[in-house]
Amino acid sequence: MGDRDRNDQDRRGMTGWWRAAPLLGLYRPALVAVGVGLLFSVAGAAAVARWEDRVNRIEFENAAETEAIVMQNGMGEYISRLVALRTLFESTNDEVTRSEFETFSARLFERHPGMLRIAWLPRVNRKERAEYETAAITDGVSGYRIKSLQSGGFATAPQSDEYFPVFYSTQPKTSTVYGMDYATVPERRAVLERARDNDKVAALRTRLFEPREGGRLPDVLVAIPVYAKGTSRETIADRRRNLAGFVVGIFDLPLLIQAIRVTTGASPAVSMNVYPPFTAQIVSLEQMLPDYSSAATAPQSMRDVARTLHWSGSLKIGDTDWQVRAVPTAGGPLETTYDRAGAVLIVGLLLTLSLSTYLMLASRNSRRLSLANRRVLELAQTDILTGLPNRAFFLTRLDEMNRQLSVRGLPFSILMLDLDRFKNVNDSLGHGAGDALLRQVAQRLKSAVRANDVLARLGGDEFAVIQEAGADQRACSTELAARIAKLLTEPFLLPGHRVEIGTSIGIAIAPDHGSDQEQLLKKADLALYRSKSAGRDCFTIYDEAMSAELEARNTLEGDLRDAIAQCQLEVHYQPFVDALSGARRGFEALVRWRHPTRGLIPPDQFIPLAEETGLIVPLGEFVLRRACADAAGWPSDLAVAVNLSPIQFKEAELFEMICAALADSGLPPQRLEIEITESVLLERGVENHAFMQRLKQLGIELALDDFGTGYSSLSYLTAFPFDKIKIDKSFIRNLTHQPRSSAIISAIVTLARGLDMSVTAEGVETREEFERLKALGVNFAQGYLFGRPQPIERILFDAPVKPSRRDAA
Ligand SMILES: Nc1nc2c(ncn2[C@@H]2O[C@@H]3COP(=O)(O)O[C@H]4[C@@H](O)[C@H](n5cnc6c(=O)[nH]c(N)nc65)O[C@@H]4COP(=O)(O)O[C@H]3[C@H]2O)c(=O)[nH]1
Repeated sequence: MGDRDRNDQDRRGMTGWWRAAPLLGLYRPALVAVGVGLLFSVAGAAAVARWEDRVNRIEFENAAETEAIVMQNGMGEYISRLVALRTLFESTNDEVTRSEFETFSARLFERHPGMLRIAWLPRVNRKERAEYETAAITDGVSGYRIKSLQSGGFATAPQSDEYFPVFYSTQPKTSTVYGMDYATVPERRAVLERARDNDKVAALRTRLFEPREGGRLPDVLVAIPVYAKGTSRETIADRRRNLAGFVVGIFDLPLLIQAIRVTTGASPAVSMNVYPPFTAQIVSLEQMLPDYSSAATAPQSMRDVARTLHWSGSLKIGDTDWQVRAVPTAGGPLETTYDRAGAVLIVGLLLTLSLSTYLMLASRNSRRLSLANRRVLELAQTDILTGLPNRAFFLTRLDEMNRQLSVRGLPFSILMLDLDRFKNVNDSLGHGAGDALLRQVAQRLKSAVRANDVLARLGGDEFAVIQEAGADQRACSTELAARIAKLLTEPFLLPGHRVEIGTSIGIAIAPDHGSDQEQLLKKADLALYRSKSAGRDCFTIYDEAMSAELEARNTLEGDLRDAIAQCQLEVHYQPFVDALSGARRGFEALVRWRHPTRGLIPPDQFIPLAEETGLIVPLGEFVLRRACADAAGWPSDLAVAVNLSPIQFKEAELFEMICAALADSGLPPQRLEIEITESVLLERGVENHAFMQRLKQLGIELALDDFGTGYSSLSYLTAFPFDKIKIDKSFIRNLTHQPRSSAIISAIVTLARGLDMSVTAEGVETREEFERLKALGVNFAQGYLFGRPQPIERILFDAPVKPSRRDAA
């Protein structure tokens, strides 16, 4: 499909294609905005969530670490109390008495609620056993004896090399714990030995043999070795040899940690969980439940903790490490809630929603606007009457064709059409009929052109066609022009009327005749002008001679202007005679142009130009004034006939000008005849009728000139107040050969008589013609037989008119 085709289709389809356009396309910007907005919102929210995670994790880990340090410090505080007791034992020269122990220990309990019991386990050898038992009883511990723990109960300890019995204790003296030998419980013995050999605080997760009321597991047993004052503890052997006993403390671990946290104002945002130290007995993390948990809702098993965000550390108690796991407290400030990420997501979604709504509305508005624009464009490029493209569209397409020509070298033609006789239809049948005719013309033209040709109405009765490239552009365009001309000569049926018109066509071919809009239009117009002046109903292809003609015409126009200004115009007079008597009755004034180089130019060669250019107005005034002035000097029985152009009739000042010419010359109005052609009557009928009545009232005679050449509608004769009919010379020419001409003239004469008008025969050249005309009853005769138009100086007013063959020759 050619560009032109497409364009034409575009133009024709301007009201339809968009309806089929999918909404998806219309709302694409909004959908893109939704997509991009969602993407950015989610990505932004995810980024913020990650950032929140990171920040929370850092804050949480800092808090957890701080908590762990605080716990460790608290635990150190507890241990340091026991170490102080050891110092007491190692520093005194004498034995620490029970009451001293009790006093010192009581102080240790102050502000240390996690401390359950403290005991002193002296190293007792076999020989000292009885001595110790007696001393304890003496101190008030009734029935004190060194006991061993066997199958869940106490029994008197069997003989052994050494014992580590509970000798002093913070328990009431009635407690069964007194005398219990720790060395008889394997795990406790192991703790004691570790403490002894390493000279370190050793610890053990343990269970009390005498649980306190409501007591909870687990408890922690801490053993601190006490060596004899002043003895060496360098080597394990030294330590074993010099061991004096153990200071033992039992802690309630949960209570202890809780107390530390309360006194230090621990952060509730972190849940601390303390798990027992790893031992060989622990097989799975699942089974590992916390010894201490700061929040009831915290995950219990280590596996649960490991699965979530947590911090890992340890709590050192003596030589054992309890596992510390911290998690953010559920619902606490350190639990990642993704508030900011949520806010970012919501704001992003809201912005996306707003933006997409805005874009949707904007798209809809712009669609409406574009539809309105298209409609405006469509209207701006369409001729409302015929529905064809108008001048604007035609010119645009012409430009495009010229561009294509320069790019692709495709030739094309433009055909300018001007309807012949359309004006008559418009004037005689009214504008409604004219419009209907134009519509029918448009339909016929459409049927004559191809789909890819551009057919436009340029205005009035002017149409134009751009014909796309053919094999032989010249042949194609003449073939189209002939087709169009034939189509338009066929009669048109209008309501109540059958109308026959035709068309004149001018053709210009690109690139032969030019390749720009102005040139091509000008040349097609010139060719059209030629068609019109060649008698219409034909077509002409531009040739260079036309431009030369135009040039000459332009020159002529300039010259004519000068001629009017420089009085190069002359008025010649041709007599007309009374047919019966042969007496001269007057003269017709006929203008001539005495050109300085071209000589005398007849009116046929410049009157049409003067009419086109409006120069006819001053020219006509000149002729009228001169004719009146000349005629005023003639014998009083001679009239002067002056031609008035239809263009002059449109002049508002015409009546005043005629009056002024008469007044200035002194010529009586009765001696002035005004000759007008039928074309004057075709338009402005009412105004012209009134104008003619005014002239008649002055006494001026009115003659209908060139009768028979135009429409010769007899209705004009009755409708307008003519005094005279002048039969055109073309009828006279045929008079002697064609009986039909005689019949027509006879009919005109009869009609004129009936309407009380006289008849003048123009162009009488021979005596035969004259005789025939006389016989037919014409009143006046004019023609070379009676004299050619001549300057006034050459007219002999005294001499009688002698018809002569020489004149006519
Ligand atoms: N072959 C032939 N021709 C004859 C004969 N007798 C007269 N003629 C010519 O016929 C024309 C008659 O004038 P028209 O029909 O008014 O036709 C006039 C008239 O329509 C127009 N015209 C002349 N002068 C004026 C003027 O001053 N104003 C206007 N508006 N038109 C004028 O120019 C037309 C031509 O004028 P002219 O060339 O002077 O031509 C004159 C005249 O010379 C004859 O026996 N044989």
